Amino acid sequence: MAELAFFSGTMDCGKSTLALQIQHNRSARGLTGLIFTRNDRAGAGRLSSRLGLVTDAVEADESFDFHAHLVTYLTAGGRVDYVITDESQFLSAGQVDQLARIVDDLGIDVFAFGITTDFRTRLFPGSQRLIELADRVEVLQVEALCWCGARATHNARTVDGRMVVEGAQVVVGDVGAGKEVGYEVLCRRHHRRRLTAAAAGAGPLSPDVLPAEGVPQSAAAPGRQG
Ligand SMILES: Nc1ncnc2c1ncn2[C@@H]1O[C@H](COP(=O)(O)OP(=O)(O)O)[C@@H](O)[C@H]1O
Ligand SMILES: Cc1cn([C@H]2C[C@H](O)[C@@H](COP(=O)(O)O)O2)c(=O)[nH]c1=O
Repeated sequence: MAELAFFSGTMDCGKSTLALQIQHNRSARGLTGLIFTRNDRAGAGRLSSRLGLVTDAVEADESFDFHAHLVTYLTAGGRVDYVITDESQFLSAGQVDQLARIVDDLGIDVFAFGITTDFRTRLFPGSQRLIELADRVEVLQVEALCWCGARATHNARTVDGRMVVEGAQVVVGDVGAGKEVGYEVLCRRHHRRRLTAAAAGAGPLSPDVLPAEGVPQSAAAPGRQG
């Protein structure tokens, strides 16, 4: 039976990479998929991963109707075995309803990828509706890490290097970007305290010098407790 699956997590946890892997494995077996995205960092009509892979995709803007697009495509004789949507957090609730109709009425698998919450820890509209409707919600296995070493569960936005909790919900950007607006993944504790790596003065997780003899470990690796 066809299903609506939502692969969710923080930024930089490998969602787009997994989307491209699913696409690769299925197309290698002769299956045909349609790929959609919105506001990918690589530009309109692109689905890109930080591992360097990129593929063409249909840019699904606010007015895009997924179900109507599929019906038109199939009616014209096209074949579709599965659908992939990346950056699904940006979709409207109505567009996610259209994805559910593709599964239920057309019998086509839909694999949706997106971040769960925004920089204020609030659900994005598309993610909220996907959690409400998906047959399966999967958290990715490769965990992104906070600077303290804990699993990163939240996305922080920085403006000129400082973490902010106010602003527009949608600002396309990247982690580790030395730009005006950037993002950093944090554990909840450090998100609540607005403690980014820079604010905490954190160095690498694994110190590359051995602690001096007689210096306790806690003193040799400061800044890990936050
Ligand atoms: N140079 C690298 N070598 C190995 N893995 C990398 C490298 N750069 C990024 N990655 C992996 O890619 C992941 C980000 O993948 P991506 O699909 O772009 O994430 P998402 O779509 O969730 O934002 C990182 O968490 C890391 O596991
Ligand atoms: C937290 C947060 C993120 N965004 C943007 C930033 C990126 O362009 C995408 C996420 O892409 P990724 O492939 O998952 O890294 O979302 C945003 O607009 N608002 C936010 O609050």
